[in-house]
Amino acid sequence: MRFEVETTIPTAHGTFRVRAYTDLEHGSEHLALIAGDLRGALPPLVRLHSECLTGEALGSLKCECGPQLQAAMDAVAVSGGVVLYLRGHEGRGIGLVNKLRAYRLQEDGFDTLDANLQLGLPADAREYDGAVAMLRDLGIESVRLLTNNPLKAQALIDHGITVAERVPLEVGVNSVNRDYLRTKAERMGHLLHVDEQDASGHDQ
Ligand SMILES: Nc1nc2c(ncn2[C@@H]2O[C@H](COP(=O)(O)OP(=O)(O)OP(=O)(O)O)[C@@H](O)[C@H]2O)c(=O)[nH]1
Ligand SMILES: [Zn+2]
Repeated sequence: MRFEVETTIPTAHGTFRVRAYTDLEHGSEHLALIAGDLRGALPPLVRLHSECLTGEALGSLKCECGPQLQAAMDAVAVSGGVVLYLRGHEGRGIGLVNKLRAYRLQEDGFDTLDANLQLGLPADAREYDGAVAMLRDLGIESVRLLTNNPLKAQALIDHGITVAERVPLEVGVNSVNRDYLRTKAERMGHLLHVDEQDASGHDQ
């Protein structure tokens, strides 16, 4: 992982120090969005955010990635920490076109997991060694991790990063993605309370 440049970007969520990195093995360009003090009393809030063009740029309601990114940026701006925006993670690592192929199969009734398998692709192909390298570059050895996915926490632990706390990021439930989120909870081990949120993503 090669550090390339650092600059500042003001956003609707706050002003972030932005550091760009190139993954020399895979060619992906990743960003670290940093706010506040990374060496405070508590481990920094950290979000490992997997790129999702459809959810973030297009406002797709099929997943909850857009609201999750916004909520993570809000939380990091308030409490201090880092959002790692991970390219190459699109479609849980199978890429944008394959994700759309999976969406096409989902129109025929396959769920999010079986659609990947039907394509002959892994359910989740993401790797986290690049994210770990970025955390280490930032001097972060212990995190409060914003995620509903225990496998992400485990991936950091496996790489020697301390996960001091898992902070839930349950936002963005709507009538379109409710079954998708239910599948993530029931078949992929995500810690989600789908039926306790209304369509606006708020607890009832
Ligand atoms: N293959 C595939 N990828 C999807 C689908 N829906 C969303 N994604 C991708 O899933 C990735 C996000 O993973 P999620 O499973 O939503 O969540 P997570 O990152 O594992 O867990 P959280 O930290 O709780 O958000 C993004 O890269 C999306 O592009 C789908 O139906 N099929
Ligand atoms: Zn998404």
